[in-house]
Amino acid sequence: MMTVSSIQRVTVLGAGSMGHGIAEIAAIGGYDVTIRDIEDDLVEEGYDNIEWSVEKLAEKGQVDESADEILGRIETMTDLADAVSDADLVIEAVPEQLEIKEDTFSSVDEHAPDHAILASNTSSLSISDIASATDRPDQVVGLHFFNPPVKMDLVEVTYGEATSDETAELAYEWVESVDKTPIYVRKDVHGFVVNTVLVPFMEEAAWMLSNDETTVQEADAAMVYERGYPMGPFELNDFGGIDIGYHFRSESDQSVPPVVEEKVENDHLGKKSGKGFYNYDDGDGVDYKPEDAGRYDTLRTEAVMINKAAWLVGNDVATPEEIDIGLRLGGSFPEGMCRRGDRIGLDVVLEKLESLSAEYDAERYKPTDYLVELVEEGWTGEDAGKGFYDYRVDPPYHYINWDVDDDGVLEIELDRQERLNSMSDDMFMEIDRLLTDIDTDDVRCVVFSGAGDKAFSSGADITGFTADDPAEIMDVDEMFQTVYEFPRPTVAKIDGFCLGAGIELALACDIRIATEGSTIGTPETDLGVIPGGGATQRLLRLIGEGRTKEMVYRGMQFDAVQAEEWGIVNHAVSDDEFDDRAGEIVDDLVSGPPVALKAAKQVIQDGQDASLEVALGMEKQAFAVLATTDDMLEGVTAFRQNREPHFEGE
Ligand SMILES: C/C=C/C(=O)SCCNC(=O)CCNC(=O)[C@H](O)C(C)(C)COP(=O)(O)OP(=O)(O)OC[C@H]1O[C@@H](n2cnc3c(N)ncnc32)[C@H](O)[C@@H]1OP(=O)(O)O
Repeated sequence: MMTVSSIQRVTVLGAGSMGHGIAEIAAIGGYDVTIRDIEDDLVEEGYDNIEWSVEKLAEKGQVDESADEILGRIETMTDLADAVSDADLVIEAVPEQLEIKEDTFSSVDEHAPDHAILASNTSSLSISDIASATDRPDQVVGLHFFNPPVKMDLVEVTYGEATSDETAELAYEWVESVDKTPIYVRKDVHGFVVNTVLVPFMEEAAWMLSNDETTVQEADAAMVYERGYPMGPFELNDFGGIDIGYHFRSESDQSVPPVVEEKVENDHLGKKSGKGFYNYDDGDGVDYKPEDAGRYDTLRTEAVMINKAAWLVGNDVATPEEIDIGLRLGGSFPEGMCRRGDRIGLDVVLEKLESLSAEYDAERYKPTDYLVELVEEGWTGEDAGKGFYDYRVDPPYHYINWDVDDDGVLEIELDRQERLNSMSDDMFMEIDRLLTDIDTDDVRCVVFSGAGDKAFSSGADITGFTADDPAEIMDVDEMFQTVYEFPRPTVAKIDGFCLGAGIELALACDIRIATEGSTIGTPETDLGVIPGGGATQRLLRLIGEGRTKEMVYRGMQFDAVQAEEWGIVNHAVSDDEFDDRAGEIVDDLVSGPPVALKAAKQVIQDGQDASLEVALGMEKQAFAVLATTDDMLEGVTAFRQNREPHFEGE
């Protein structure tokens, strides 16, 4: 049986923007790569693009090897038979036309080794159709990368009708091995997971525009400023190309909104053609403003998207987790539609769909069986305890990963990589919930870090600012206080951007260690606000009034070396030393006397806001209590016996 470690050579067919991006990822991931296109100049252009990109990544220290080492693993070819002759994995990224793909797969099947897995990067064609051009349909799978592959983290691993579990699992593991996030698409549905839900985001707005129920600016402003999406539906359509969505619809015989049809007929395809829903060449381009929001029916679009998500779950195409990860990573959505549905209330969503169905005779408003079933059973979302997700026992954590090891180290990783681990309301709540619910007896030390290699956290999620109620934005303070008061030592392990709420979380921790190149700062004044998670006060106590004022007023950002000089971080260390130095700190904390450390934390924190006399009294009292503990006895005995103490926290 083939395992991921038996994959040595990856051949990528097609050196266009997807193909060369995939080849680059594979080479960075340590694989020998052949990239093939039909003509020398195409394949050379693809290689040049890889070279440029890999050199940039190497310059920025974002790859572990030198550019030469990575590029040394790539060879270019035009002969298809040669290119696949020793491949273990072939990834096809040729033009999106079924005939071309079928021809390609048929030739690959003939020339590739019998064991080779054949993958297609198609975004809209059927994997089963493509696989049927081969004599090994069980070894054919979809690997749908997003554009640009080097930047986008998501890959959809799609089953064709005949794809074996072994093939899909291998493809999934291979994606993980190149540091991307795979999700399974268990059935070969048109649009897979992400586009099934994402396309209605644009399409519903286009239907409304066709019916004169919105303007372009109203729709875009509402979805961005009220609902927190990174782009408005028309902005996104222009950005991706209006013809793409058009073909997506017409390929599956679905009706296309008249405004989209009209744009395609007039060759107004969006940004790439200079004109689409906005005018780029002769106009201002994207020109919506916050005040344009307010009249667009945002629930109508979201209800259709949530209905699609329910269809995917109900038909066993994907789980709610996979759908939500897909939309966050593939669509840069602030949260997945299953989670959003659970927050809106699935009864509200169903009611909306039913009223739309009554008003318009359109299939897309017909509630899916799964959505109806959930509502009928009373599982209407978070408030009901269950919806797409079950919140009753061990509610899910979507934005943090955590684990307590045998030594009692609670690692909490902020994980919203697609937005540089910026903190959404949910992330704030999850940290708060975890630290409140966890049994502190199981924990000796807490370590916060950020997922990925770019950020600890870039701050609170700015896209939520205009959508949230101001009172809710202020609520973030509770989480910082929970962290600050947690009765065990806390460490912020900072690698990359640590801004706004990111540094506020770190300031709520007891100790901060950062890589030298990390960026530390309080940019809130650039957004017209001030720090809201404690930075004005915690910095004041840490670095004094003058520096705090300068930092806050000027919205300063600087590297960790300066942050160390100013006393904001305890240690700024090189990348190579980072893990070891952090490990040393954590080792000391977990082996320290828990009761004494708890007392020290309390006395230091409470004492700083008391008079010296009162604070010294607190210290004296704590010392006296600690002098009666078993841990003190153990410490003294270990000293006498010249051995390391083993504190039990008694
Ligand atoms: C109470 C607390 C208040 C606060 O914390 S206020 C927030 C304070 N923080 C900030 O103002 C920092 C905002 N972010 C930035 O300035 C930049 O990012 C960086 C300088 C940190 C990095 O720039 P680059 O390397 O060019 O990355 P990128 O393309 O800007 O970011 C990647 C994706 O992450 C999203 N993102 C980054 N930070 C935030 C954030 N704080 N809130 C929401 N989204 C954020 C971006 O938009 C983008 O997303 P896409 O790929 O969809 O374009």
